[in-house]
Amino acid sequence: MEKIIVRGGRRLEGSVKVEGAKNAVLPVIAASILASKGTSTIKDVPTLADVYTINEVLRYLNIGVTFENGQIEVDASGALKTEAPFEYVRKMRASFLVMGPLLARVGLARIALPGGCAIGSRPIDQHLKGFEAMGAQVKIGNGFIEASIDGRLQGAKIYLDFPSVGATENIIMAAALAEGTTIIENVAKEPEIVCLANYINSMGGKVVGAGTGTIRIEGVEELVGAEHAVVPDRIEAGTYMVAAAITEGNVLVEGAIAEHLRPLIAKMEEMGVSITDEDKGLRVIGPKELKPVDIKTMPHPGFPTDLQSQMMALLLRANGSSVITETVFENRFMHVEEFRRMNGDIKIEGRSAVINGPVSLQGAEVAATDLRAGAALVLAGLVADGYTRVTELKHIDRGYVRFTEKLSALGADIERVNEEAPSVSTEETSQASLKSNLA
Ligand SMILES: CC(=O)N[C@H]1[C@@H](OP(=O)(O)OP(=O)(O)OC[C@H]2O[C@@H](n3ccc(=O)[nH]c3=O)[C@H](O)[C@@H]2O)O[C@H](CO)[C@@H](O)[C@@H]1O
Ligand SMILES: C=C(OP(=O)(O)O)C(=O)O
Repeated sequence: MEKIIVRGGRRLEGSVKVEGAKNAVLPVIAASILASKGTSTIKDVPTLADVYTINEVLRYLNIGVTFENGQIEVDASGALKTEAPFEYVRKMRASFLVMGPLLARVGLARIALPGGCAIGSRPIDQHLKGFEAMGAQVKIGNGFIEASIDGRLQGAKIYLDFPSVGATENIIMAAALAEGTTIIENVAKEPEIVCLANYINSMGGKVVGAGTGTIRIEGVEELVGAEHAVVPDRIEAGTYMVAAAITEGNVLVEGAIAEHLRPLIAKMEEMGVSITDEDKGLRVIGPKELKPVDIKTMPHPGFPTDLQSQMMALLLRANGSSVITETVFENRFMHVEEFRRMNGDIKIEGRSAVINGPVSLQGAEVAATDLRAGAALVLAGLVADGYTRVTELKHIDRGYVRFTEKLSALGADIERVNEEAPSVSTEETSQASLKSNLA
């Protein structure tokens, strides 16, 4: 079984480079389906399992895709297939993002129902409401969702019940080739939405208002492949910022954009972490003592749910009690049980977790329950006494490029191994004393 083994106690120093954002590149690749002419070149693409999965979905749809040296070339000019089977959608929910572009281009899309996952039930009703408002007929049966329309989708006024990231993206893509104007209200304002809108506009689309609460799309008859660079990954950046802070380190997170990370910066500064905006990125210096803070996850520009578990690791080291309230997903506290194995003192009360710090974290065998939880367990391992072994790495591979290599280059004692035998002896665990190593 593959594991990440991390021995706590090293202060992280140096610089680490942020990749292109997973959550931006997936909708951008899906949007490349919209171009019936020319090829698209997508740059700064991270080498992630999810990127390979969406590329496979496109190839299944009869689209030419090559991926080399961080660059994807897409040729979607041929006749497209219209179905994305369960084997792809099961691996990655974002496969559902091909529905909007397929429906807009071909008038038909049949995608396997995404279903629930570890962090919550994740319905897609808001995506479907948007397609229906544009005139599509939506049918659900035999594990598939089929959306169809005779002729072109029609521009419409759509109000989202919740600013869903995926629904905003799917509806923008569908509206890009619709007849007339679509106005979507109460949309997601994430930087990844802006990235998608910029790409569609460079293909000849007319999307305005991305990054605000209302987006207006004038549908065009045709889009043409274009070149586009993906925005840096604010969640990966945030993960390394927490790594620096938790180890009392001094790390330059190259490529991190302060504007995209305001909610994290604000909370980390409240905790006593020093963060400076330098030419190349954000420098993070961890203090000797961290103050407790309360956090509530919210749609952007609120605190991102994708950084909630990493901050929980940091709050375990804070001097006092903190409360994290998760409002975006109903079941995103799976990592709490794993932190408890590491001596974490956390109580769950409904949608809130009360974190009582500071605790002396102890190395243990733990399992990643989702990709961010996996990263958070590694972060906790960086300051735990002894060896932490993190399993279920398939989750981490969905969101982090060369995670162990990057942390190791910053000075972490970390490796990825294929280990069969059960391990972690008490002797081994006591080898590393956090205090002596950080002294
Ligand atoms: C590939 C990608 O970009 N993934 C991100 C995206 O996921 P995703 O796009 O799936 O997240 P959404 O913003 O859609 O979901 C947020 C909440 O809205 C609910 N909802 C969503 C759609 C819908 O039709 N009905 C509905 O009720 C979901 O169940 C969830 O509780 O945004 C999330 C919230 O920032 C992030 O955690 C994910 O990392
Ligand atoms: C939940 C996440 O991704 P996805 O929506 O792809 O599951 C994430 O990136 O933390």
